[in-house]
Amino acid sequence: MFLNLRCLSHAPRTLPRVLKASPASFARFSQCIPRFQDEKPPSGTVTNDVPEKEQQNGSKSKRRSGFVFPALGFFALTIPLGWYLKERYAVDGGVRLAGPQEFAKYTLVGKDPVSSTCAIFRLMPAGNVAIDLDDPDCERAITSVQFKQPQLQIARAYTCLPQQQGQHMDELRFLIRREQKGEVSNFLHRSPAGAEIEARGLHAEYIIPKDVKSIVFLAGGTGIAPALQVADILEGQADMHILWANRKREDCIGGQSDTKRIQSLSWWPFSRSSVDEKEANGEKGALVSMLEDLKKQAGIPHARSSRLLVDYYVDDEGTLMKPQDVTETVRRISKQENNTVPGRKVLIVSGPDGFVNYWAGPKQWIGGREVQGPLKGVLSAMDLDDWEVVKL
Ligand SMILES: Cc1cc2nc3c(=O)[nH]c(=O)nc-3n(C[C@H](O)[C@H](O)[C@H](O)COP(=O)(O)OP(=O)(O)OC[C@H]3O[C@@H](n4cnc5c(N)ncnc54)[C@H](O)[C@@H]3O)c2cc1C
Repeated sequence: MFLNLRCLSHAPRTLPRVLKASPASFARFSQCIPRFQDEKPPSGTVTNDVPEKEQQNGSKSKRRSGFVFPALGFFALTIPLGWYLKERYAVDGGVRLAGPQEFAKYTLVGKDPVSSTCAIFRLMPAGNVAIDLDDPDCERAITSVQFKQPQLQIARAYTCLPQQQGQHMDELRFLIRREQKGEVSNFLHRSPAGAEIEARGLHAEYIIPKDVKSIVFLAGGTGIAPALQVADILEGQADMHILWANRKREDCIGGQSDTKRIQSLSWWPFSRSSVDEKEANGEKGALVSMLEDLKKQAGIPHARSSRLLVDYYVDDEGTLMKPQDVTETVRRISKQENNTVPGRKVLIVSGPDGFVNYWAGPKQWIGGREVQGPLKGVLSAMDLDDWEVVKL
């Protein structure tokens, strides 16, 4: 996506234009040198009109000029050339790719509100150093980027949203919730458009196995971001079913479940809000629209069906995601799939710590690294057969 250092191969194509002019310029300046030398009287010669002392002084000043003019010529040539090269590589994508541990400067180009606590952040490289989005190690990976809070010098990870149509190839997008008293999330939400933010990455959180045939994704709140990435990578090459839980409808306006007939309480007239109005008008939230697009992308041509299904759960509507929902989803996929087709079945749990802990138990820190830890929580009591569980 970004031009890497190989893009300096532009140089031979562009440099000759500048250097073509150089021999002529050099010739012009080199012509100056013999002329001054020719005019220089032989040492000790006395002319008729000028006394010898003056002659010597004149000779000295001419020698000085003979040095000054080529030097001026040299600077006249190299300064524009340097400026040209600097402009050339800064403007035309001469981007140096930062290593995953090096912070690169980004400009916050936009913040699109999703709900009262969440927004989609859009960032573009601020200079000519950028994150390597084409890192081959991240090709099938759920990736994140860390943002720095400069006053406290702390960094937090945020999952990249998949590229959408019309999005600039260098632009990064993230779904970020403002946490109460959260240092980095509040710093980001307070930052105005145009602010400079330091970011480093990409970091691979999980690599989707090449031989995966089914994925069930339990997403809580912003945990939907990695689910969007997985759906984008799979493009319908495996069955995927996302169960997405939110506290409030404002985070998933217009989201209609594919397999559940969920009874919500939003018909209650006194609870009608601007969100209900939007629902009634058929409006769709940004993330719901992204999921719809991904469903189309995962559709089987001519079959009018998609290999990506989504069910929505909203706490405020009394539609909590229950263990039974997970059991039914896993059983349905196991029943419909062709058992002769080899492949792995993966159940991914992603969201705030409380969500992951409830379903799969906490991750563990061993030797300074965060690892999966044993399967605990609600999923540990279920009969998951040959499903692998992954905590994000
Ligand atoms: C791989 C990965 C990917 C992630 N992706 C996303 C993503 O896409 N979107 C997203 O929004 N988040 C994501 N997160 C979570 C994110 O990294 C941060 O953890 C989150 O934004 C909170 O960070 P913070 O600095 O704002 O909060 P912190 O300062 O770390 O505080 C965390 C919580 O502690 C509590 N707290 C802090 N200080 C106090 C206090 N003084 N009194 C009481 N309570 C307090 C608050 O409730 C706060 O919510 C991801 C995390 C990981 C590990």
